[in-house]
Amino acid sequence: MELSDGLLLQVSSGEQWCSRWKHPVEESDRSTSPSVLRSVASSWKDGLLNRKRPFVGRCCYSCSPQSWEQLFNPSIPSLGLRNVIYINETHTRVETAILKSAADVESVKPGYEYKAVNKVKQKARSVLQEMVANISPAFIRLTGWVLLRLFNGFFWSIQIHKGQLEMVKKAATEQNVPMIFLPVHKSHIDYLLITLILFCHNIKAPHIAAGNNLSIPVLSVLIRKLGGFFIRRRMEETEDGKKDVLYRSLLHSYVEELMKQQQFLEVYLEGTRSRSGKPSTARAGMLSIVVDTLCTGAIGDVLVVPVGISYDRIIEGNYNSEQLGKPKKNESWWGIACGVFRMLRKNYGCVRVDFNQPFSLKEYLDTQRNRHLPPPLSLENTLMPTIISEQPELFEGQEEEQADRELPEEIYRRQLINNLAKHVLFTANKSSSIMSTHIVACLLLYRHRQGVVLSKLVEDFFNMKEEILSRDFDLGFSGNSEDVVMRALHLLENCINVTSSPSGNGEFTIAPGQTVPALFELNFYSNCLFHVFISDAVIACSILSLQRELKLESNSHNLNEDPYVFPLGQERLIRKAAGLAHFLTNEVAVAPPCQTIYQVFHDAVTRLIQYGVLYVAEEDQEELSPSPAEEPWPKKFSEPLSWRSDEEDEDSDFGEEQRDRYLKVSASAEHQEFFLFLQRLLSPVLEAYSGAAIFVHSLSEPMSESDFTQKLFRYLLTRTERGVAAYGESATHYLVKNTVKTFKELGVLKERKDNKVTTLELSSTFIPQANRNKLLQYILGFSLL
Ligand SMILES: CCCCCCCCCCCCCCCCCC(=O)SCCNC(=O)CCNC(=O)[C@H](O)C(C)(C)COP(=O)(O)OP(=O)(O)OC[C@H]1O[C@@H](n2cnc3c(N)ncnc32)[C@H](O)[C@@H]1OP(=O)(O)O
Ligand SMILES: O=P(O)(O)OC[C@H](O)CO
Repeated sequence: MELSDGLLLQVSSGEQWCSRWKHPVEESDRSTSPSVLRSVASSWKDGLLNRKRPFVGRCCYSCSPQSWEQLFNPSIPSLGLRNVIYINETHTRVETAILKSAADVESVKPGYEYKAVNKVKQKARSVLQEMVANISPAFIRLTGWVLLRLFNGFFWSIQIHKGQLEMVKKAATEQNVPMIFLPVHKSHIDYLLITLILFCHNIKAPHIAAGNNLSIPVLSVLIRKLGGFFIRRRMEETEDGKKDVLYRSLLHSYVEELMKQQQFLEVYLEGTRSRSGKPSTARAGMLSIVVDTLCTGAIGDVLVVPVGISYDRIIEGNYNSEQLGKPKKNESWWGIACGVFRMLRKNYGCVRVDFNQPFSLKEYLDTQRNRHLPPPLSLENTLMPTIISEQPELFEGQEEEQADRELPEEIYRRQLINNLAKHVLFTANKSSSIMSTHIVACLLLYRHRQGVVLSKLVEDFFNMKEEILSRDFDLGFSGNSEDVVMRALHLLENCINVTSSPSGNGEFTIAPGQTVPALFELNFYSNCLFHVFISDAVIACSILSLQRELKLESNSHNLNEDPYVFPLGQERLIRKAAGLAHFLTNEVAVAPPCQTIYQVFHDAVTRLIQYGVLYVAEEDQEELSPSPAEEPWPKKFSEPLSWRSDEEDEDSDFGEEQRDRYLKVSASAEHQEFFLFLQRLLSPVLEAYSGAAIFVHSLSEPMSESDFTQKLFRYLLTRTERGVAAYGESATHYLVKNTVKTFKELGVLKERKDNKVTTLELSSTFIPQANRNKLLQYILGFSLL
């Protein structure tokens, strides 16, 4: 069986690292206690044998029920994994259709009836020349041959699920429609892998929208032959800053033409590699072209395939230089050469690529038409009344009006496409497997920040892996947890500290490195599983905030009083969590646009009750009515990251009885530990945002956005460097940028654009210091700090 073959290979290739860690030459007399590890490991085996792996990547039943039925059959999940590295070259076959299509692509004629001027035509030709792909299957095959050999050298395995590929292949061969692959973007290796995997499975190579930063001499020719076509990463590139109508229409025509010829497309919605480990916000311009092409009837349908990609370790290693505020280096041959050299010197562990079930875009759009699409709500309108509670009525009437009103056509279209992009990215991220390095980094940062002995780390690794599987996320590794942890530690070796245990029992103690780059790097890998626990983490932090509020409301002056004694109204708790989820909108999506936020947090509370972390306290219900400040629940939370849908209101699952229940936090040490872990997961983010809330106090006069961002970054980094920050990773540059974005959307900062320079100043609401304090208190309320 291929899976077991793959496992054998991984375990054997990892063994050298395990033995190095277990028996380092210089410390052979202080080896770990194998008896401890053996006893832990043997108890896992039962779990491993019993646990069925989830099959990830089904499309959304709610948005595309017909697609959900199609292409899938019950035998698909059992097809198991395959290591791409070991695919025999004879499995590939030249797609003759690609040659023909590529030749046709060359002759695309742009439609510029309205600008029938020779000069413009000439310009159009040169733009097109710079843009278009020129696929050469022979060259792809040659590159594939080279890549397989290279990848064999620096990856332990490249895993794909055969069932997922089966569905994609069936769609590619049986349904005569174009397909669009929409992957998450983690590394420059992403697009190499996807073309390689598709080509190896006899699925035609996609045309890939490549940022024109990659258009460097010679490389651009190669990229075109491999399927890349170049797009501007920002549409506006005319000198006067106006819309470049010619460029837009050329791009539109080119993409439309590709789809008419039933070519496959690949678009990286984030438009950049993730610098945080979490998906970046989706940009919908390319997707809007696809949707328009379908809506104008130029094509009958498009199949959409979200793709998840996970690396044990990205080839780029880390983005520390950029996270430390240095500008990104432009792409160059020198950079590529250094990258290849780096690759050849190191092993990068395992990679997993998850192709989701293709779904019909037409079906998706039809389903949305039958749903009420609420207007886009600004963070300012949603959250300001909660933060500055004195003025709730300022926004409420406005909101009610807006939610019911029919959207103007253009706003409706934008909202529809934005939701599609968010949905796809959410799905692609959800299907991305969790790797061993992600778990180890997360455990070290948020469970054992002071260090942990190896046997305990292995035990916790096992528990977390089981927890992840039980939440229907898949893992990108298999085998004995002890070996897997050893390999992960090896891959993370430059950001961890290993010392022999002070207790002198021969065990090693592993701790996260305390340098700024080490913390940043671990944070990147840990963030790759942020989404697995996010709803529980938001609930855990909201409980903290609510407990503090209740304590104030009860006028308790006993500071030593256990904050967990107060029963919490479930409704009020979920409202709090909804607020925090909105506040963190630039950090993480807790739900796809088709799901209600109420459902997500209700599920999280139910899960925590099942775990015993929360329990239902029946008593005192009458006395603890929700705080008047939060009543009535305004319609503003209803959608899109919505509170509760109409259907749910009618659904008996969410009856009054459940809504009004009161909860308490378990006092058991084990539960408290898990609870603390959840709160710590969000701590770096909350520390960055509270740091920014403190920093805005110093904004006495307008400042350019870049200066403000830079100063805020320096402020947070100094806190980290001086050891003032509880979580040094709170100073990562991506968090700084997100806080500025959030504060603008929240209406804390007002922006003005003068001559292409964006200036920031405090909004009138936040000029009074009291309101800035309220913002800070709001954030700190959720925080452990
Ligand atoms: C065996 C084989 C082995 C061999 C294998 C080898 C294979 C190797 C292949 C080689 C490939 C090499 C390189 C590939 C690299 C891929 C990764 C990248 O480059 S990633 C980087 C490249 N990829 C990407 O960046 C893709 C993602 N980015 C995008 O799609 C961006 O939108 C953009 C880049 C197109 C423009 O960005 P921007 O200037 O910020 O503008 P906006 O977005 O704000 O809007 C622009 C306009 O779009 C419209 N519109 C927008 N939203 C909506 C909406 N919701 N509703 C409706 N319409 C919407 C609207 O018209 C709007 O204009 P306006 O009316 O507002 O004036
Ligand atoms: O992550 P970036 O911003 O360097 O962009 C990566 C893309 O693959 C190139 O356009």
